Amino acid sequence: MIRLAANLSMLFQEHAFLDRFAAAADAGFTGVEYLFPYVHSPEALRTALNENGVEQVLFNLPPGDWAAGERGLASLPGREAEFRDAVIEGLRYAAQLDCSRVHAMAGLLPEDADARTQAEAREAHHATYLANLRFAAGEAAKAGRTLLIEPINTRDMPGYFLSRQDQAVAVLEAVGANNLRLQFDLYHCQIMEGDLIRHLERLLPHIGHVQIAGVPERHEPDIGEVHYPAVLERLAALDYRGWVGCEYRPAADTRDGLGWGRDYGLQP
Ligand SMILES: O=C(O)[C@@H](O)C(=O)CO
Ligand SMILES: [Mg+2]
Repeated sequence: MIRLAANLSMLFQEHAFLDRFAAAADAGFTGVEYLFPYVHSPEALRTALNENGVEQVLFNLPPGDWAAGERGLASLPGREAEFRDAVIEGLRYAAQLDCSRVHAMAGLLPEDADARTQAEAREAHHATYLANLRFAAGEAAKAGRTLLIEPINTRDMPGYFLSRQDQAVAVLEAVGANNLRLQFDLYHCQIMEGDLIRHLERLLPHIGHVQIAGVPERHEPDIGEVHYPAVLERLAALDYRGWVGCEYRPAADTRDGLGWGRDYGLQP
């Protein structure tokens, strides 16, 4: 069975953030996710979840200075103390929101380096990433949470350290923590690698969360080059039990664009 979560950072932007929970529930979503909760108190978010009967399924750890262009801390050499604080803060919210999954964004490689310096930077980021993820997975395990890593396409996020599925699997295997899993975003995978159904089949044992969007515009799943009915049918046949996050930018009004989700319980 496909369980859809509304990504409230992208969907229902017709409403103020705390009103998006009601809009999502009204449209038939039973779960919600978003990028970052931190400008709101956990109490206000908890109330929005309770009042609307929806489950918090995912959010991201603090990513560093997002407004200044930072995209996560997990692989950044020299920022380990900040990363540890981010883990503690993220897990504090996860406890209050009863959220099973948190995503640790990897961060960006340095710009403008020559090939040799770039290779050295990559090595340093990799070592930092493994050490930080070991720490974070340990803390998440104590709190009963799953930690996720997500390959992101480098067209949307140039320089992002984690961009391919095989790189993510190598990291998961190197860290070797049961509660460290893959956030498999089919939009990013289609842009970088394609072959979505074979990727799903191969990666299933590692997957802790799935996200979808149309490609290439990141609009509704029924707009663009990916035939999502076939992909979601395969995902259900594989007996995937997790959530599918709807992480797309609606082409127009969110509710008007939900027709693609009728077969999965949504009400346009
Ligand atoms: O795919 C994405 O963009 C998100 O899932 C995310 O966490 C980082 O922006
Ligand atoms: Mg995503």
